[in-house]
Amino acid sequence: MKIAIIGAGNLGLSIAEGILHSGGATTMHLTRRNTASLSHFEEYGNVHIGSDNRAAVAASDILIFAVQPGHFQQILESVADLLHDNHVIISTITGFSIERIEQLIGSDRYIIRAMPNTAISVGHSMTCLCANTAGQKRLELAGAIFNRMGHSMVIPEARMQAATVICASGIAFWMRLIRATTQGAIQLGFDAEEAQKLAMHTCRGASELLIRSGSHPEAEIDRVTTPMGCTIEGLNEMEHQGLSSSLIRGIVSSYDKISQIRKG
Ligand SMILES: NC(=O)C1=CN([C@@H]2O[C@H](COP(=O)(O)OP(=O)(O)OC[C@H]3O[C@@H](n4cnc5c(N)ncnc54)[C@H](O)[C@@H]3O)[C@@H](O)[C@H]2O)C=CC1
Ligand SMILES: O=C(O)[C@@H]1CCC=N1
Repeated sequence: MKIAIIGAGNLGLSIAEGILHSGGATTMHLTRRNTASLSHFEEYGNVHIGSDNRAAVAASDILIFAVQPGHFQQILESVADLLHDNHVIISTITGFSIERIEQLIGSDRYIIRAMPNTAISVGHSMTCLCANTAGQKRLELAGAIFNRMGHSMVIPEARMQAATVICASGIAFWMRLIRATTQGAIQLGFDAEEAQKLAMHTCRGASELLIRSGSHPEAEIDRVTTPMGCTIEGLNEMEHQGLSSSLIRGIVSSYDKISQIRKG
């Protein structure tokens, strides 16, 4: 596969790292405005770095756009004449609808919207996908690409904003929970490095338990909470302080903000 990543910033570079580690491309073109910080990618023989989007598009079959929403239209317009029937156009741009993309490059193109997260760099992204009518034929291919770097789920486009909050912003939310747990562990006597290790591996364990067993979180909680024990004491205090409620309210605020950005 010949892949171009147009906009090698936070997300674009995470995708590039994920593709490299999963061995998923024969050649990769990475573009951004200032390429100085990308020089370490040059050690991979099949990675080309530059600022020329047109050259990257012309040399690739799969085009992944990861630029800021305000730049996307101009960039798409600048490469539109190079697009051919086999190009698969994958946009990670928040709030930029398939309808708008079709208006810029035509509805006969394979257009896919993808919402990955930065854990794609280590092969553990949860990526949501949707496509235009033509792009339905390439959803399987897109799923195969993203499944090499985690998990993917095809959803209706109307859910893409919600997916952005849960999966993309979700990385920040989980990081803050891990950080808070780390601070608690330090207060209980662990040094900072030990505390973070305890927090992040326990987080991974909780997640793996659900993934592998398919069980409900409350069933796993029941297995840990000894009657009159320390777990239920801590859990109930967290709920008195609004743990679940604050998470749900934060998620809804984040969603409201995306809706405002889109309207703006
Ligand atoms: N950061 C994240 O976790 C996620 C971001 N997204 C979406 O992905 C997009 C990119 O987000 P970030 O990576 O955070 O932004 P970023 O600002 O880190 O990266 C954007 C990159 O595009 C480059 N760029 C700007 N103009 C360009 C041009 N004309 N040609 C080529 N490259 C150009 C910039 O130099 C920059 O490196 C946004 O639309 C965002 O909504 C989606 C999911 C997760
Ligand atoms: O914070 C944001 O608006 C973007 C979208 C998802 C991750 N970063």
